[in-house]
Amino acid sequence: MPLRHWETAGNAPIRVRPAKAGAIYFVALVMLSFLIAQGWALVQMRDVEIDNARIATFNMTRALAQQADDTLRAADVALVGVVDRLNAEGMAPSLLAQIERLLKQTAAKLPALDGVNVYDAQGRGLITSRQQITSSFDIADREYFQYHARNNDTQAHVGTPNTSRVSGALILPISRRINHADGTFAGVAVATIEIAYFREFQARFKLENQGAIMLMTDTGIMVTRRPFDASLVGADVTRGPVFKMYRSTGPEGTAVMTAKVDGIERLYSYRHLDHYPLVVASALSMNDVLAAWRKNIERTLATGAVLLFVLMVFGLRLIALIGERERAQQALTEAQHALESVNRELERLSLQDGLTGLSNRRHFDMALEEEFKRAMRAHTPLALLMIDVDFFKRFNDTYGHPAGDDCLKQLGTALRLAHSRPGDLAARYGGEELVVLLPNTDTGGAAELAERFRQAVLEQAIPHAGNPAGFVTVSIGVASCRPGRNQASGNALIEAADKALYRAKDGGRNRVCADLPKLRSMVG
Ligand SMILES: Nc1nc2c(ncn2[C@@H]2O[C@H](COP(=O)(O)OP(=O)(O)OP(=O)(O)O)[C@@H](O)[C@H]2O)c(=O)[nH]1
Repeated sequence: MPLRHWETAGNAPIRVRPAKAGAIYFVALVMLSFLIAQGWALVQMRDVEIDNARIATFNMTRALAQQADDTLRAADVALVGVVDRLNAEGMAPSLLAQIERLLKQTAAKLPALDGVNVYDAQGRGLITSRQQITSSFDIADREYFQYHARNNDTQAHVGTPNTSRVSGALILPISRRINHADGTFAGVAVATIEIAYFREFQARFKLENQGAIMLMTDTGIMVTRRPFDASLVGADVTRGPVFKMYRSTGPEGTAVMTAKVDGIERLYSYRHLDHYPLVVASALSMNDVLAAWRKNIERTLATGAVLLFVLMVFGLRLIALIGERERAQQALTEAQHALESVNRELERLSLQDGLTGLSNRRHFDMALEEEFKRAMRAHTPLALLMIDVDFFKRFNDTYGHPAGDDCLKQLGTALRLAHSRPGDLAARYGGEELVVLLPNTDTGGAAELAERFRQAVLEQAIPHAGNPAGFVTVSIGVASCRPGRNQASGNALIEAADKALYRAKDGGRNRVCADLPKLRSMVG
């Protein structure tokens, strides 16, 4: 039965509930295991979150590229119409006026357009989709003008972004060369797209806190960027991570990189436009991508820490309980030993004669009954010595009662020394009478022991003025029997030994007498 309470040495009760503490410990352990499994799953989830972000930026980039491509294409279509007619029909003022009217109508339908202008071979303005052309309308120094003046190709050219001299808006020019009939340089038709148009479209996407969108030329010139910074329009970004990746990887790709502009680590997805020399990139910051995942990890870690703490507390409690249990068990064992020792001592005292240290009458009676039965079962002899101190009354009278007690003590010691077999039992039968019960001993053996004791008493030479021998002497009656099944007690043995003792007294004392006739009569 499990112990629940113990008393300590200081009587403070110790409440021990190891089963309850163990149960809580077990539950916490199971929860912690579950959390570890969840934590492992969360670690795997990091890659899933990044993959999802990769798909999101890929789709965003695709939409941005499509919009940019469509915007440029719409402007370019307007240019192609103008350039084809001028190439074919020359640049007569009447034709120019006609085309200008058409341009104004076309431009009105294209919200992205800042304007469409035609310049002559010197860079002077000829026609415009705007209200009117001004005298300062000269773009000979513009990069796209110089490009077309040098290169006789029929492709559209996307120039570097700049500030419009007419509207003051930030613009991206797309232009085409106009040739004379002989193929010589006749001028340039240019459509300018408001960079704000790209910014408005970029603003529609959800980028979280630190996301970014970029539009740049495939030669590494920034067109626009979200978050917008006007100083970056037209900036060289060839050393930036997106351009480098574009150069090394190809027309589209995805990678985690750190931006040169703001030092933030982002997941980038970029794409080259299908028809124009521009590159679009969109990016989500890794902080945003992994924010939810990190929150989950933190929550799991916090719960794990709490559970670990609970485990630790209950683990320590369990250890303390086990210690308490062991201490209590030890105290209990010690108390049991002490009790057993006290019981043994009490039992010894209850069976011992206080004066001589021999067994007392009670012990003798118990031993006689037991040995009698044992002898009956084993068919072995049982002998008894009945010892009486000669003239002891006179001894007391002469030397006093305390001296008589000392004398009895001495005789007790001598008697203990005289019998050597462990089964023998020497006892004080009453007054100055002593007995020795001798299992498995016949009359002859018992008489030998009796004589040895009588001699031992003589050798002690205890002075006894009232004894004719001058010293203390003893008379001993010896009897033995072989108990039969029909004899139930040892009383007959006592009587026989007592009679033999009387004969020893009658015979002159200081002698041993054996009750041989009685012995024979008791054999069953
Ligand atoms: N000192 C002392 N004396 C005891 C004790 N028990 C019995 N006696 C005395 O022993 C004496 C026994 O005397 P008796 O029975 O007359 O026998 P006796 O004087 O020994 O003479 P015999 O037996 O005939 O030799 C009595 O005086 C008892 O008082 C005891 O425990 N201590």
